[in-house]
Amino acid sequence: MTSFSLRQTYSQLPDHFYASAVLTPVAAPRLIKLNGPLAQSLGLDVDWLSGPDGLAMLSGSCMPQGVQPVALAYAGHQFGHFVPQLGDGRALLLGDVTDASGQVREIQLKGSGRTAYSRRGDGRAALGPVLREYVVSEAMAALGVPTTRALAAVITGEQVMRETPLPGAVIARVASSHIRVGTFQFFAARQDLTGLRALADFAIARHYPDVAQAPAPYLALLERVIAAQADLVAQWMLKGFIHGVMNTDNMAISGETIDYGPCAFMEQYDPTTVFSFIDERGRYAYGNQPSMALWDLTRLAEALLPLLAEDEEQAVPVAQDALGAFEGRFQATYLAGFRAKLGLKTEQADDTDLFRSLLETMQETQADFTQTFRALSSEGAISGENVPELLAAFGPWLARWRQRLAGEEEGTVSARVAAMQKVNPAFIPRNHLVEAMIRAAVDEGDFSKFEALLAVCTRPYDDQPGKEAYARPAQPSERVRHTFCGT
Ligand SMILES: Nc1ncnc2c1ncn2[C@@H]1O[C@H](COP(=O)(O)OP(=O)(O)OP(=O)(O)O)[C@@H](O)[C@H]1O
Ligand SMILES: [Mg+2]
Repeated sequence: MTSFSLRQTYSQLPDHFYASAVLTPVAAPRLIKLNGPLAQSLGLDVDWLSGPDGLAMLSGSCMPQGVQPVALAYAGHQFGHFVPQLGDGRALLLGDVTDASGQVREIQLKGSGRTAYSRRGDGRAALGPVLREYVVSEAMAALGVPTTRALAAVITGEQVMRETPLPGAVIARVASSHIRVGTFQFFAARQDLTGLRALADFAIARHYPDVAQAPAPYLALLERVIAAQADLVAQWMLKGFIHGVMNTDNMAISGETIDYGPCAFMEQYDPTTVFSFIDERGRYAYGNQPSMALWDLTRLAEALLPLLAEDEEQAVPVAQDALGAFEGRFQATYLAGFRAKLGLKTEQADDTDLFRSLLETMQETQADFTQTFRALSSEGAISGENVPELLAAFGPWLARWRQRLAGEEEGTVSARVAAMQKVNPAFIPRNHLVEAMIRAAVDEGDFSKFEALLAVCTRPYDDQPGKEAYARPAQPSERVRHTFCGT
């Protein structure tokens, strides 16, 4: 038998940072999917992982020697309200490895049973949300957006009770760490300065090692997280992604997207779009994401205050200064990304107006966000000959855009098409397809839709002849929010 072991770097932190796991074996675990290429890039033994011992580990039932899982303590603001004690109530950090590129990557199970932080929860996850997290996080990775990755999905053979009984499942995911804004809030709320400093040192060493040498490393840490999150949210906005639950316990210090709960991609362009019934008031709507990210980062800055200066009076303006950089950083990344989406290589004073005018036209005509940009990335749209029908309503705007393109240095239409198609996906995991995939798996035990959707969405920038149905927006009757979700 091949042996399997992982480091457990996080447990070198003091005891109160985590709780050791008590395992709860499941009845009849079955592997739904193992991400072979990801496993290989982590140096993991694919054969062992897909065998009985691997399955026992991936379902949280039994750990091989050398794997000592822990649940992490954290706190967090949920929908604006502070909860001082959250933590991994249904997640277990198995350990970490160094991947082929030299980056430390942690492996965590979600849905593997109760922990010291479960509160009233059952520690479990339903199959639907596990499949959603698998497909959407892998699609995000393929789109080039920083994210946790999906390593494996396992069905437990047990039911979990939600609104109705649902099949239970566990996802194994990979992240460069699972430290959240809420992890810092946990120690700040307890005025545990030693813990706070140890966590900050750990986060610096793991994610931003170069700032250890900065004159003010903790300020530099805050600045780097602010920049990473500004860039991340700009990427979400450029791809039409709605996270759905941007609480401080769902914002990773690494700048990776984490917690694919009520997430979805926007179809018709409308900044007020939300998908989740838990967010009726639209706090985390598409268009609110930049300001909600800044809100969460402000909570991080508050938590870090004791590390920024001798006393709070001195620390507050320092933190405010750092937070002040968010807007400029977000705008710079967003506008650069928007230029790339429109095939523009140069900057011009009225670019922002050009972009706003496109978005307004999209909103007025209820255009599909992804399809519009993909259509703009075609020969016909760029040259003005054989313009895709989808762009019929964009006449005056198209003329303005083409004039702007003409003013740029020479470049062939085909080079522009190629460059634009590398940033404007043809395929994103549309919510109606995700919902249909979940229904097939849950109602009929049919995972073929899961496999098919995953295959298409992990090649988002390629034209895939025969897969046109996956690029089609929902019909009005198919426009569902998260109807079939559990958690
Ligand atoms: N079924 C459950 N049993 C126990 N705790 C739960 C359960 N569902 C959620 N929680 C806990 O409630 C808090 C908020 O949950 P949230 O939905 O943001 O996170 P999550 O989806 O469980 O996981 P993550 O953020 O790690 O992706 C977390 O502390 C989480 O561990
Ligand atoms: Mg969460």
